[in-house]
Amino acid sequence: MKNLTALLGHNLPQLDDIIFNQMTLDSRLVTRGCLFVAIKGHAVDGRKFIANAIEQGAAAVLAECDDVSEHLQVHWQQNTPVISYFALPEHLSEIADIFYDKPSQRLTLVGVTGTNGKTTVAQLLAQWTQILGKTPAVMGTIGNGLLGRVQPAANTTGSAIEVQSSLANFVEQGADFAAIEVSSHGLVQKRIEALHFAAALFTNLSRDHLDYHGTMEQYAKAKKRLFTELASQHKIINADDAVGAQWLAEMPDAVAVSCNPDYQPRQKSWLKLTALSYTNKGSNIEFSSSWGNGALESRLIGAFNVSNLLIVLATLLALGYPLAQLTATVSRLNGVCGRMEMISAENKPTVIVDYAHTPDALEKALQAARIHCHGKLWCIFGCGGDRDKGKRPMMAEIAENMADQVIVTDDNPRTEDAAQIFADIQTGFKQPDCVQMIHKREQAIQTAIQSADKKDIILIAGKGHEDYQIIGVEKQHFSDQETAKKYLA
Ligand SMILES: CC(=O)N[C@H]1[C@@H](OP(=O)(O)OP(=O)(O)OC[C@H]2O[C@@H](n3ccc(=O)[nH]c3=O)[C@H](O)[C@@H]2O)O[C@H](CO)[C@@H](O)[C@@H]1O[C@H](C)C(=O)N[C@@H](C)C(=O)N[C@H](CCC(=O)O)C(=O)O
Ligand SMILES: Nc1ncnc2c1ncn2[C@@H]1O[C@H](COP(=O)(O)OP(=O)(O)OP(=O)(O)O)[C@@H](O)[C@H]1O
Ligand SMILES: N[C@H](CCC[C@H](N)C(=O)O)C(=O)O
Ligand SMILES: [Mg+2]
Repeated sequence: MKNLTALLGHNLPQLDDIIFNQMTLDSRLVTRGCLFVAIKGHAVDGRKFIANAIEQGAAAVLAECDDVSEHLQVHWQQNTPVISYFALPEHLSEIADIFYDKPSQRLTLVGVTGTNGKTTVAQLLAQWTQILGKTPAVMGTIGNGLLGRVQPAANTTGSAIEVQSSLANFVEQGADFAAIEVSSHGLVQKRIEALHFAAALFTNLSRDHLDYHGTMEQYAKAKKRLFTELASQHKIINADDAVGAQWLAEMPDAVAVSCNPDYQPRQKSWLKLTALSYTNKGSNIEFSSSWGNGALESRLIGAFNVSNLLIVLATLLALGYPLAQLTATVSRLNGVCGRMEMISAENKPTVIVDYAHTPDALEKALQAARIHCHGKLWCIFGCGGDRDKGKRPMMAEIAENMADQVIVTDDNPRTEDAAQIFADIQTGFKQPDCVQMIHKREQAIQTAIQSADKKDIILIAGKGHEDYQIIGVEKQHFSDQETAKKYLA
């Protein structure tokens, strides 16, 4: 329970009696005693719903105003105070931080950003700290909650209120560690502005989301905010990434992580790969670092997961976990749901379900699959609707160059015409006649499994853990894993 004076750091004595039990951005979720926060959105103006929120029992409304002169003015609507707030979205994380009693300072919080690898890195951090006796929580694409008990969430990074309320909820459930995915949208929209990070991590930057950011420079700038404008004690950065290398040159205190044995660290803290060999089940890794040297036996597939794992290792070392404990427990880490997840059946091709939905991820996933492939490599992929269109032909080119057989299928068409998405993808193929185009995802998977040889690998890319397909605005049940198992049986 908080009143507005406490929340806004401004004396509003006429409102001292008004206390509330919850905050929400969505009028549809308002219950009695709630503070409704009305902001101008991208799609609709949330201030249109003030009257609805009051009818549903909102105790007060905090409404974004366009003019700084109106800041903190109060007017009454149906006996309910509506307080104007200038630049509200930017300050919402801070307001929610106070409302939820600064949850990010009541656990060890790690934020992970980058185009690819956020979910994987966040899950590995949580798994590893759990093995070492912590009670970790995660927030991201797979959902929010204590590790192993996550609830699905609409966004990778929730709203400023959701992030703070989820963290407070984790603390209440006993969490002492949280690994959260920080999306570029979340950074631009200031959804995580007031958090205190024990560590901020950067995996990599490659083509995605240009529908939203416009240029790669703007996209990089959005990600960089986590390291330059937000509070973090340790910064762990992938030195093999061109943007990461640039940032390291500007951030001498950051920890550099590299998979290049020739890497010459200039940072005080660093970790690099010194030797690597792939096994049937994963890889054997040797590393040196400013904390000492060691070897890791990893059950994760693909070179990119070596990079992910080393970033996780460097983070835990920076946070003070002893190297010997980490190397002794690493082999207990599991792969992440829907990320290079192998599904096999006797005398059948091997299926790998993966979440690659960017050109770089698709390239890395196909490279990884090729290492384990003794026959032909198949690639089934599509592209999401209402998202960056420029990546469509790029993914086609990569699939054509790197796989032996390609089937294009629907991902989440959302409100776009699936035939138009196919047409955009098709412009990237040199020999479109060699590619099968099958809209129905189930049929695409069935065709590949029934046509492939038992020595072949079929990479099903793009939807990973998703158990739905979004067609129009409808979400229908669909799972790549379930479908693959059905046709492998
Ligand atoms: C374009 C965009 O990013 N939109 C995000 C933004 O929405 P918005 O505030 O602009 O919302 P809006 O729909 O215009 O509505 C305005 C306000 O009216 C309110 N409203 C609306 C209807 C109603 O009846 N009553 C009501 O009160 C809404 O709750 C909202 O507060 O803020 C919301 C809360 O944080 C986000 O959920 C929402 O994400 C939308 C759903 C989305 O699709 N975003 C994608 C692009 C995204 O953010 N993706 C990233 C990265 C993915 C990745 O690479 O992993 C992510 O973090 O998920
Ligand atoms: N370090 C990496 N470099 C390149 N590709 C990667 C890396 N890690 C994972 N991938 C690829 O990207 C896919 C998505 O991985 P993951 O879910 O961990 O990333 P993410 O950043 O959370 O993605 P999203 O933005 O959708 O939440 C994986 O399935 C894999 O194909
Ligand atoms: N978080 C990513 C997920 C994309 C997953 C893919 N299946 C798609 O729908 O494009 C996004 O919203 O861009
Ligand atoms: Mg993710």
